[in-house]
Amino acid sequence: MLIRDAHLADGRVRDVRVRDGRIVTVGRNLQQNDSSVVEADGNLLLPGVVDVHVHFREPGFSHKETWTTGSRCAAAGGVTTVVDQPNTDPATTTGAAFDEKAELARESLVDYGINGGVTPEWDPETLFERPLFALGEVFLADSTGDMGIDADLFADALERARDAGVPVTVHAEDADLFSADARERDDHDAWSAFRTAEAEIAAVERACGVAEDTGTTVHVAHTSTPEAVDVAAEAEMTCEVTPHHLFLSRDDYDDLGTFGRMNPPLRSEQRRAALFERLADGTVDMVATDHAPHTRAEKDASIWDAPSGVPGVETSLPLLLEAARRGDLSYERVRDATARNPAEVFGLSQKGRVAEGYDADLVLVDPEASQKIRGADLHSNCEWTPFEGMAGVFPLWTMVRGELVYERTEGGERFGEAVGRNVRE
Ligand SMILES: NC(=O)N[C@@H](CC(=O)O)C(=O)O
Ligand SMILES: [Zn+2]
Ligand SMILES: [Zn+2]
Repeated sequence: MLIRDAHLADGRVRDVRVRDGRIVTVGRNLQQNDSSVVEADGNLLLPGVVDVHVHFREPGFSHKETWTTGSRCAAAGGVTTVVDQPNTDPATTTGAAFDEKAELARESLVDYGINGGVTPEWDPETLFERPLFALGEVFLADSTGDMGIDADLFADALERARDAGVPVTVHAEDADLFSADARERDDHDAWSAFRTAEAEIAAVERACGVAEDTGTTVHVAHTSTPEAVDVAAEAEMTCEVTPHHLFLSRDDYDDLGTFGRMNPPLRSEQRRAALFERLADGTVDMVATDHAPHTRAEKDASIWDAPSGVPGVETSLPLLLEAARRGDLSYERVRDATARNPAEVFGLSQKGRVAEGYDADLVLVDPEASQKIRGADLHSNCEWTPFEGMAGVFPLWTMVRGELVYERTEGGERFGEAVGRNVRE
């Protein structure tokens, strides 16, 4: 296959030849001896997004999402690799639970990793025998699934992961620093007042410290404050930020209500802007979505009863491309934060670049084709988005190892087959 006349993120215009699922040549005016030619027409060709943080909810919560619906969201959003988190039912804390999830993941349209979780009941022996993507997210405080663990178990888990050569990702919040005063309130912003910025910053400091003492590193999931990003960078650990912490703030509770509840919570507009700055200047290693769907009926509760989490895997690249279109972020930063860096940090040597020898995980976009995000147009089982009405630049098509998994057509759109594979196998 020859993809002709593609604009790359660095401004070069190139043809890309794909054979057996791999990029074999990136060059100019390549000879057309290929069985099929895809005209890129000068549109922007990016490496498919590697999203190291999604919750596709199977087994256990298929009314919220399934591997089919979740991976359709991914494909339609330009995401070609996803990493699923362990707070399913059963939680992915044993070899048997991993196997059960691995069977379901075969329905995925996009490539995937499966993380292992840590609880007092976990079985590290059988878990580490499996092709884990990483250990994590290791919950240092309770979130959806109530998998929060204590300091001793965390240190033990870090040592075992280090010895097994498996990366670790952490959900860093310290419940001892949550605000008791905020519990007295019942407005929506109370959630942000309760799970304080200090609770995150202190937990990131502690997690990095334990990692240093253990002679290893951690990757900090969903850092929501600029301070936490700086702590991780200073300690030479890596971190990810989510689209909701980049594009939404406490000012949005008026519109979002309990649908804006997630962990860690939305922060002040000032912190949001500072977090975005750190993405633009490269201090933030990567964007990951923490795609955490819950149904409308579940979210439609009091701020203390609604479940935490928002969907995001389908709208992440579109929101970032819109920011790039407006000049708030370079296309190279979008490329690096969504694909190159996550692939490098997690050792996916075949992923994350439009270059010879890499998997043909590719996404084509018309960078000027900005449109309004509508929950009704998205593909999650949860049927809503916290980004309703905001602008996004959506893919024209998405390819996984040379196979079209998503394509916009004249009348609508078309999905491909469940070609996804475990990236650690
Ligand atoms: N982020 C959230 O608010 N919720 C996540 C769990 C998590 O990532 O903490 C979920 O699984 O619902
Ligand atoms: Zn989390
Ligand atoms: Zn999560």
